[in-house]
Amino acid sequence: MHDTGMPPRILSVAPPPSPFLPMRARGLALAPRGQRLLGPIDLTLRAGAITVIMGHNGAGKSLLLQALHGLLRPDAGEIRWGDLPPAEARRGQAMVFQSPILLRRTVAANIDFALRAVGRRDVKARRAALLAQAGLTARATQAARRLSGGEQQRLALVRALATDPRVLFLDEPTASLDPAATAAIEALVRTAHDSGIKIIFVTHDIGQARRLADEVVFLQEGQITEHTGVDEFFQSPKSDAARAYLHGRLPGS
Ligand SMILES: Nc1ncnc2c1ncn2[C@@H]1O[C@H](COP(=O)(O)OP(=O)(O)OP(=O)(O)O)[C@@H](O)[C@H]1O
Repeated sequence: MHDTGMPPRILSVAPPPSPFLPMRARGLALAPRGQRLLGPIDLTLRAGAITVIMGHNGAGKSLLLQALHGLLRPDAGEIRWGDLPPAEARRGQAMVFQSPILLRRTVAANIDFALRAVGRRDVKARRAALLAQAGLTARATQAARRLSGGEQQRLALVRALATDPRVLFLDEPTASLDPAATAAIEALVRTAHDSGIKIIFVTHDIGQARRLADEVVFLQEGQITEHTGVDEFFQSPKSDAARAYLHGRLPGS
């Protein structure tokens, strides 16, 4: 475990205060049936920085993301989002997965469902804004599952934003998308960040990490081996595992 309290790369604009941040995980561990998969992890994430979690296949990135989001209950340790009670913190978070999970309904209905879930009254106006943001206005009445992969992911992302999250998790959101579709997702993520949403994402796309992230959390065998600014990570990775990862080698090789 390393460097739990580091500041993010110097940002040109001070981040707005958020009741959700900093996020502090202490002694976090996942060990189903006694098999240690993650941790112990100490990690502090602050407002303002876009955080990318990287590491070899099987390093524990998805597990960490799901634990931070509250989808997996830790076997040890605790996670605190600011000073918020866990249930309140959870309500302010949303997650987008590699394979979009969409309702068997129209594009518009998928967004409406999320808006109603958080009690929005201005459903029509907000839906129109989100569809426009995703470039899906002309597809509003189509079946969501008939959209292309890139369109589905844009829909999944704006549907997550429909819940007005303060923290947005993304697990390899562009893993199966072409460069143009990837750029569209990255633009949406950047806009979300600029509106004050904390972004925490997992990717194997090194270019994407460089384009989007301010800081890198690098995992190896369920442990954080580096937590550092993105430039520092890519220019001079400290751990053997990170060097191997960046050179396309398996850990330990
Ligand atoms: N419920 C589970 N029970 C047992 N092992 C699990 C469980 N979930 C995940 N694992 C194991 O934990 C390890 C970490 O899984 P995780 O999905 O977090 O990896 P990852 O870093 O996201 O990998 P990838 O880059 O391949 O997506 C893997 O070895 C995986 O097989």
